[in-house]
Amino acid sequence: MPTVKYQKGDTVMGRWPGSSLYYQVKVLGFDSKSQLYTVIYKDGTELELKEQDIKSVTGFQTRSRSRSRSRSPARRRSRSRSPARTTRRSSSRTAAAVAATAITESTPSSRRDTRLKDTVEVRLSPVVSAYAALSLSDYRQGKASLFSEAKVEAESEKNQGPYNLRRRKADGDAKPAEAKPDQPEKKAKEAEKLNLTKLILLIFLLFLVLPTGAYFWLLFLPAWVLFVILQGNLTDPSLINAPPPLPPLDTFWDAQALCFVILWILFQALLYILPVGKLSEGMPLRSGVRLKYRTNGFFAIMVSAIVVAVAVHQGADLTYIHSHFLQLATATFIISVLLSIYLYVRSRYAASEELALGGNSGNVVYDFFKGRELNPRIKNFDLKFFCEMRPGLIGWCLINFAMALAEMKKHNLDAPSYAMILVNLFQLLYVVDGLWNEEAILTTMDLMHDGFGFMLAFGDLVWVPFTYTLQAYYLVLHPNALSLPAVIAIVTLKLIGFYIFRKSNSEKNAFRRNPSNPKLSHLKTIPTATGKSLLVSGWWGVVRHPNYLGDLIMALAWSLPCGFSHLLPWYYMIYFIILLVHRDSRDMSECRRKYGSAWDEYCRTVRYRIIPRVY
Ligand SMILES: NC(=O)C1=CN([C@@H]2O[C@H](COP(=O)(O)OP(=O)(O)OC[C@H]3O[C@@H](n4cnc5c(N)ncnc54)[C@H](OP(=O)(O)O)[C@@H]3O)[C@@H](O)[C@H]2O)C=CC1
Ligand SMILES: CC(C)CCC[C@@H](C)[C@H]1CC=C2C3=C(CC[C@@]21C)[C@@]1(C)CC[C@H](O)C(C)(C)[C@@H]1CC3
Repeated sequence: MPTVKYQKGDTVMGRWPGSSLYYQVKVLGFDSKSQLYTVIYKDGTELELKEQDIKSVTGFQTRSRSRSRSRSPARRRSRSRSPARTTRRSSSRTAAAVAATAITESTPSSRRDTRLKDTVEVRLSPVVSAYAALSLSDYRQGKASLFSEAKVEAESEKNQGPYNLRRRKADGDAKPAEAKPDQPEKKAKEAEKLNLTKLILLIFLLFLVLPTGAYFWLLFLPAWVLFVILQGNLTDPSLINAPPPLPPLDTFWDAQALCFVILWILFQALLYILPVGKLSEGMPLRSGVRLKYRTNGFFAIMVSAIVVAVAVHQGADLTYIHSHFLQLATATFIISVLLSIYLYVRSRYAASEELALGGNSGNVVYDFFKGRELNPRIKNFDLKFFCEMRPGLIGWCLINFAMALAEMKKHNLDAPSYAMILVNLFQLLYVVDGLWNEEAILTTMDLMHDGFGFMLAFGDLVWVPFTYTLQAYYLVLHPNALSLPAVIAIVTLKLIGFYIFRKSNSEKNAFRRNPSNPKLSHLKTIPTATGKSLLVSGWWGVVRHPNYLGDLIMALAWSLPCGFSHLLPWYYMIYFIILLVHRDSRDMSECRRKYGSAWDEYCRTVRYRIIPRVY
């Protein structure tokens, strides 16, 4: 019988995931099946740790004492209180103070985790000395508990400029965020509102999160794609009526459509592997490794556009895409299923540190759906990155263009309608922007945290090209005339959305890549125990997901050109609200788990999630 080394209630040192920092934690239990200990950190964060990530407290005592006597916490404190500090320095130093509450596994810097350097040391010059400045006994006496010191300092420094949580004037509130005492009734009302939202979310999440929900989604998602495609071909489509009768089975299949899809994917794969464009580094993995990605998406869409233009010039009839939409979708669906099976099988042989957190429930269907492996690669060919950024995304523009040609053919037009032009240009801008800033995708949730399984494979290859194109598909059979003022209003809305979306995504990406970036030095930040900081001003101080806000405004501008006669072209807007609300709540709990009380502080400072003063 294997013995359990640490018992419930034991106080031990637990490694913070992905770093070599150790914090004092209490053991809450041990799961013999997963061989993981559940531990709780001083700030209340619960995590599951492997035995090798846990050390006894005594082992640390001797090591840290020898390093700690050189400087007292008081000295460190006085040194750091220089009035000349800038915000960046201040937040860095505060982060250093937080980091100082942790103890590195090994003293010599040569043995220190290189990833830690990326996240803490490189940008926080005082960290190394701060490590040495704090003794374990100080730490254990609570003089510098995991988060409290950062908090005390934040509190004392409020209104002094550095690490100042005072809201900006532009936010319309000059009082410090935490200085506003909430009224009890207001609190009760808020709690009630929160409970209702939580209940609705819970019902929705039950389907998505429970292993049994995966069965539902596996059947529902392809059925939904089929449903909307069939609806789009009706004169009076409806999202709420009973589905139209299924066409005979053989109408789904077209060998030529399958060949076209395979050719398209191979063509995109070829462009992806060409040694053109930048090799970008992904975020550090749990092992500390940073994968490299060929970010030549803009090059890929340019070459694709030239090839398509030449093909059309040579007489290729792209309206085939409109007339064989169902068959092309079926062919792509088959490929996504085969790919998902391959991904699941190979994940069975993957090492545990290569697996995503969350896709390893042991339930085959659930794991197949969610995806197990974080970054499945064939040599340097990253399957998740490729599928997310290339065939489906560029295919989306190709299909939209084909729909514009189909509209002209169907209605004998010399040029596409205004509505069709707007939809095409708006979505083209969205895709081209995504590919131009391809590196930014490396700091998104899908790339950093999610496993690659059916959900994303199907999402990338089928869902994106065959449902995100519904507005253009709809307009072929359902033209909608637009007045010039309407065009101007819609274009303005799109540009506002795009500006918010791009600015906020770039701000976060630039900050994550280089927290000391001088261009961002005016932004206020909150340090967290992981060494990473959170932005609390700029776009990320307006709402907690400003990028979702911009994206939703753009989605509105995509549907408006189609008018209000039917719900079908509004499908994307409805779906997107659900998707982003769900992603936001998933991200909130993930960040709460990662950042503990620092995250709570962020949420107190930035109170709304996506829409200021509404949600
Ligand atoms: N068209 C479509 O179908 C879809 C589009 N999107 C778009 O893709 C983009 C990426 O979205 P998504 O990956 O969901 O989410 P985000 O790009 O918002 O990434 C969330 C992560 O950002 C980091 N973060 C959160 N708050 C802060 C902060 N205050 N300061 C610094 N870092 C912070 C956290 O990661 P950490 O701290 O670990 O770095 C968090 O996990 C968005 O613009 C979204 O609108 C998304 C889904 C679908
Ligand atoms: C099938 C499910 C119900 C949902 C699957 C979700 C996926 C389709 C989306 C998850 C995140 C995505 C992103 C983009 C496309 C849709 C998916 C894959 C994105 C590549 C679109 C272009 C943007 O500029 C972006 C910011 C790069 C997007 C990143 C997230």
